[in-house]
Amino acid sequence: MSCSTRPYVLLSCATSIDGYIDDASDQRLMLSNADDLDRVDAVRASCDAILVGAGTVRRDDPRLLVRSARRRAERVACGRPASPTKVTLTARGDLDPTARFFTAGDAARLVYCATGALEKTQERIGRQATVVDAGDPVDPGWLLADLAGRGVGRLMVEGGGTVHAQFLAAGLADELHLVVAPFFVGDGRAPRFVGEGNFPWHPGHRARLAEARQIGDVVLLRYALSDRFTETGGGAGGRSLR
Ligand SMILES: NC(=O)C1=CN([C@@H]2O[C@H](COP(=O)(O)OP(=O)(O)OC[C@H]3O[C@@H](n4cnc5c(N)ncnc54)[C@H](OP(=O)(O)O)[C@@H]3O)[C@@H](O)[C@H]2O)C=CC1
Ligand SMILES: Nc1c(N[C@@H]2O[C@H](COP(=O)(O)O)[C@@H](O)[C@H]2O)[nH]c(=O)[nH]c1=O
Repeated sequence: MSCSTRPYVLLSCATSIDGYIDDASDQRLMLSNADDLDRVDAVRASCDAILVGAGTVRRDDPRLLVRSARRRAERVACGRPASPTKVTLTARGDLDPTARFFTAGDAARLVYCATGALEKTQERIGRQATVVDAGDPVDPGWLLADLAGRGVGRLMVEGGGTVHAQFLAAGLADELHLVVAPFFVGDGRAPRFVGEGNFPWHPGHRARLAEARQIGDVVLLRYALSDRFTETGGGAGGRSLR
């Protein structure tokens, strides 16, 4: 697929020092601090759509809205919806219609669903979201082309690890924001940033570190993963470390 047929893709993730993106408890683990969450909000506000995997919808019950009233108003003043389109993908279709993904805010919602679970998913959440028949299995490249066809030029992928790994392994990411929080999780049952995979960046092909920034007690590492990378787009705040 040529680059122009897919959106600009920015992956965003926060990890512990030992590489975990959550713990094994029932509660969502906050790794970012307040200033970093505000930076993430600015990045959200700059995008046309935000994608998370169905695992994150089930586990975190995220709203995926632009939190700042000022940023929402600025988007509306530019003729855009107050918050980006919410996007998820599922093979099983086991999604709860009362999840905040479907109920919070009035952003458009898209569910890319494997053909095998399409009927069940249409029945369950067809009133709250547009359910797209995405084939079996769902190919992230196809999904991106479909999003481009719906006018999405800039996509933020907010996890979880399974989804991040697929976009990275397929070379379908232009920018990575990795925030490192100053603690360890140390629990092998907890999810990591990404699992095993055949990634385009390895010891013989290193990614370019475009920025390192201290934001209070966390560090933001911005990696340029393709030649489409744009220097502006990391959100504001913090202190550059170079
Ligand atoms: N610290 C951070 O920045 C973040 C942390 N997280 C954490 O990540 C964890 C969740 O990660 P993880 O469990 O990996 O889940 P994901 O959010 O990556 O979702 C995985 C699910 O997405 C669906 N899916 C993924 N790829 C495909 C495909 N190609 N075709 C069809 N469906 C697909 C499947 O859904 P289905 O099962 O329905 O078939 C799969 O089980 C949570 O603990 C959450 O807290 C999440 C985001 C950010
Ligand atoms: N825990 C964590 C993140 N988690 C991400 O934020 C989502 C929650 O969004 P919302 O419900 O809109 O606040 C959640 O589903 C996951 O994608 N993000 C970060 O920048 N830092 C963090 O420490």
